[in-house]
Amino acid sequence: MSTPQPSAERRPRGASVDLSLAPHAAPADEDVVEQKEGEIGPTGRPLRFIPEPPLIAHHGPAKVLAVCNQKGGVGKTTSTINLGAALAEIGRRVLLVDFDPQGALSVGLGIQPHHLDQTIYNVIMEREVDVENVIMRTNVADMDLLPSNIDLSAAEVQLVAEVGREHTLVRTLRPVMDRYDYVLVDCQPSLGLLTVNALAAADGVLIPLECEFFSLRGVALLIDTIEKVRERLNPKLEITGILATMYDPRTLHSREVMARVVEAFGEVVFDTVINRTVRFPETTVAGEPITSWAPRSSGAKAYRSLAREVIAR
Ligand SMILES: Nc1ncnc2c1ncn2[C@@H]1O[C@H](COP(=O)(O)OP(=O)(O)OP(=O)(O)O)[C@@H](O)[C@H]1O
Repeated sequence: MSTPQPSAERRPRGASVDLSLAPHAAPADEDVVEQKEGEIGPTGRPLRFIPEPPLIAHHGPAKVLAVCNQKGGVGKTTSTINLGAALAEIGRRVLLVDFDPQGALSVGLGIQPHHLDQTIYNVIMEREVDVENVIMRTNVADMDLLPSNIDLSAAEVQLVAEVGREHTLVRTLRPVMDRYDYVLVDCQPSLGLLTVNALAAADGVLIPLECEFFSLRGVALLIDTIEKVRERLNPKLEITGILATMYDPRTLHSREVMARVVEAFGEVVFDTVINRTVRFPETTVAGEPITSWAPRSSGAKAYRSLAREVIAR
């Protein structure tokens, strides 16, 4: 017996279905309880005050940070956009690299990546395509984007046959390294060849870690992979920090996971912790970073504090 099929007019038509949401108005100011220096923070350590770093006169060569965790939905893209915007706010020139074929980073900045003629895929796979012509300005001053879309999924297979396949991203970024202070690479949720390329190009890895039990289990494997890349491909690679995301101070589970993460990884865990709040999914709909959409929200403040920690490290 055949399974009943929806009639042609009721059958969804994939990419042609419009699933967009109307953006909300930006929220009114939130009552953010400011924590003071020396008070015990969510990590169980006393909070350290990091002053805003001075402006810099000369830019580049960029520090490359891979925002990486093979677990999906842990806040990689959210952290890439908002850390980037917070670094740009304090005068750093930032390039965001969308290195995930889902193109969520591009979407989060209000770009429809499936409409683009050229993306990072073309720069990687076609020698004649100039990276400078594919980089786009964003609505955030001093923050540019190298976009991606589903085409990038083919690169993972096509690169396998290439000589120096792990260093493709390094070669791609080389011509623009002097134009930026930070290049943040939003990795896809896997430890495949694209992620290895990001790690081979990076000075540091920023690991967003959702405050949830299953998230802990994958981190050991990620750290093993980072060690292997350091030994075999990129001796300068370091773990810049582990960022606890989606923390809910009201739940015992969140607090227990946080305590375990700090116990296991110590000082590598950033003091800054990103709370779970609906503001982040809302910013994706608005297509802009939280630092401009809800500049006085606790989420915006948290990413500004992360930017200061990243610079200080
Ligand atoms: N602190 C937060 N509080 C609540 N929701 C969040 C928070 N951070 C991110 N989100 C939401 O969780 C979802 C996943 O976040 P995000 O896309 O940043 O994760 P990701 O690790 O990049 O995912 P993927 O692995 O699919 O690339 C998104 O809907 C995002 O808006």
